[in-house]
Amino acid sequence: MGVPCVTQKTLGSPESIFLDTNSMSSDGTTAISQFKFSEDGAFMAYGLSESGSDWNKIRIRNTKEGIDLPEILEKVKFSNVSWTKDSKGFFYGRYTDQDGIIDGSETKLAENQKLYYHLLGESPHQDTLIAEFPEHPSWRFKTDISDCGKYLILSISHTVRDNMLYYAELGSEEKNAFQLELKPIVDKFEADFDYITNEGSNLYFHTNKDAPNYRVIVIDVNNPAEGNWTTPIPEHKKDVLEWAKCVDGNKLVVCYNCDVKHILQARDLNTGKLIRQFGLDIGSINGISGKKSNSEIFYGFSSFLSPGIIFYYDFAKPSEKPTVLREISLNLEGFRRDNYSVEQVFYKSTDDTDIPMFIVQRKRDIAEPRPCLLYGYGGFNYSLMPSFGILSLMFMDTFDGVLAFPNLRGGGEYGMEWHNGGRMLSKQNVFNDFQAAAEFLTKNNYTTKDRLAIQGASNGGLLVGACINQRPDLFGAAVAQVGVMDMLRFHKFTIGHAWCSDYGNPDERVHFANLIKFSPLHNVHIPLNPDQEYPSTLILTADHDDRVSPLHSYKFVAALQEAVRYSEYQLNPILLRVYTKAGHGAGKPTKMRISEATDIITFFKKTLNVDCIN
Ligand SMILES: O=C(NCC(=O)N1CCC[C@H]1C(=O)O)OCc1ccccc1
Repeated sequence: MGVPCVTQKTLGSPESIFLDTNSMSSDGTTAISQFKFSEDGAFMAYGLSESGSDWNKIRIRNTKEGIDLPEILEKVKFSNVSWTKDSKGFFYGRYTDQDGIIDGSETKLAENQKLYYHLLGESPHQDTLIAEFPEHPSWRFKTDISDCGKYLILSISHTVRDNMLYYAELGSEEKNAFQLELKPIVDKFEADFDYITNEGSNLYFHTNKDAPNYRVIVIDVNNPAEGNWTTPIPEHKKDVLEWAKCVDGNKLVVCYNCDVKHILQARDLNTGKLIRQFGLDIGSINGISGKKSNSEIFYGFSSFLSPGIIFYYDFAKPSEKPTVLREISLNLEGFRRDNYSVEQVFYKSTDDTDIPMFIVQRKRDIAEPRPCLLYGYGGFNYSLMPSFGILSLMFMDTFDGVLAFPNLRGGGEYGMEWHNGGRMLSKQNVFNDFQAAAEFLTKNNYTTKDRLAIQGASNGGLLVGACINQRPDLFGAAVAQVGVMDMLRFHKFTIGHAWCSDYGNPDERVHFANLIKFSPLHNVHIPLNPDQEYPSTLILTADHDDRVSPLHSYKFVAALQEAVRYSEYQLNPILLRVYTKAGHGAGKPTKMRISEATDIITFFKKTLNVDCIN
């Protein structure tokens, strides 16, 4: 089931259910995909996703009455909600023209997103059209309302990186607030710009423009020329500035990624000067809550052996330390955190690049090869940070197993240089890094080939698919979840065209020639000797996955099974499982997550060389 939203009158008072999606579907497949409270807290706009689809239906809850307003905003996707400061309504994006099936089982591209303003209580058909770009059907929007309430900041993107920035001054009460004139701040797709806050006409952004490790800049909308920008927090030469959030009037809480560990600091908004460090263990910050108008912050921490802690800190009480507000306790029978070790190693990839990798396992007196789960992603500037996973714990607990998390190029662990090192024409580096990790683990006696399983999801599913084609001799088992397997056609389905920033556009000769070299679907082989036998392979997908359409997995498994059917050397099984009323992963109910983890662990039990200890 899904986790209900609860409310408390004060931090210490008892909780009561505020919104429980479990009551919205009998099987828990309706989930909250996003939510945003109005400035006065009287309303909460929230998105509902069904069967794991990216499609949202937006509803508005009256927080005092605990009931929803009558309107339901449909055909919403890849859109946030930005309330105007008068709490009368919000901006959001909608695919008005989308027709046919709209439940996540379709493969059709979503095109022509339009920006609307919704006035509470009105019918969605009355919503004011704010912006549309029919000449650019793949453009989509993210909006912010400035902290002062005066500006609408419109971020436009068409791939998963780089965005343009426009702004408009919001009309005052008496005028029709929505005869908006959008003016450019940045009118080229050349970098990422995320709004942080503003001081009058000076807008603060987190950006990688001329800063591969990111920095904080200030753009004066009255003079937005680049030569006039200032940089209160310059780029760090090694650590990556992941994000910045303005709190307590004149402070920025900033999060750095330092060798795949998060560092949390408070800095001065104007000078960038360090005010405070927030001590953290090896792990990652998975969320922060705070406002410029408030001195309190809440931040979430997670790590391999810590499912989740929420810390509370009040800048109005600087002498006090952050306190634990909530901790998910791992009350697993016999589980003790200090029975396990977390080590970070650096191994050489095929081109001698040093790749970091976390290795987690139960402390043991003698080092002997154990079942090992090697998990990777390697793309889209996404950093694989230390975080908690129930399947990982099950693997260690059931098989006395070892977990390995290499930070492959293509991710964001070392900023844009690391991302660029694993995308477009350099994408093969990601697969090389992953295969080198497997060789490191066997060479250093952590495991053996017949005990080694690889796992990846989505772009990580591509990783697994490419690696079992290229080096089937390295692995005992492979699990690819919701993978991108057809690299010549990925851009034709749902949101796939947005991934051209990592993969290249298959319609362009140079990228077609690169993609066909590692596209899983197009590089299946007939095993002609024992070394070419595919490892035991489990392909998982879901019927409402509209991020990565299940057709990728269907085609890949069909090609694999056809290729191996006449080979005397293919004794390992190659399986496909399609989950129903499920999607790419977000919003999956706990019951389904447990069921999928059980499928995977059972698959490993049957296919790996394991001597089960439980
Ligand atoms: O496609 C992605 N993100 C990338 C993504 O989900 N990928 C990229 C490859 C497959 C899949 C994955 O790895 O999860 O997000 C949707 C989106 C929203 C707004 C603007 C552009 C795109």
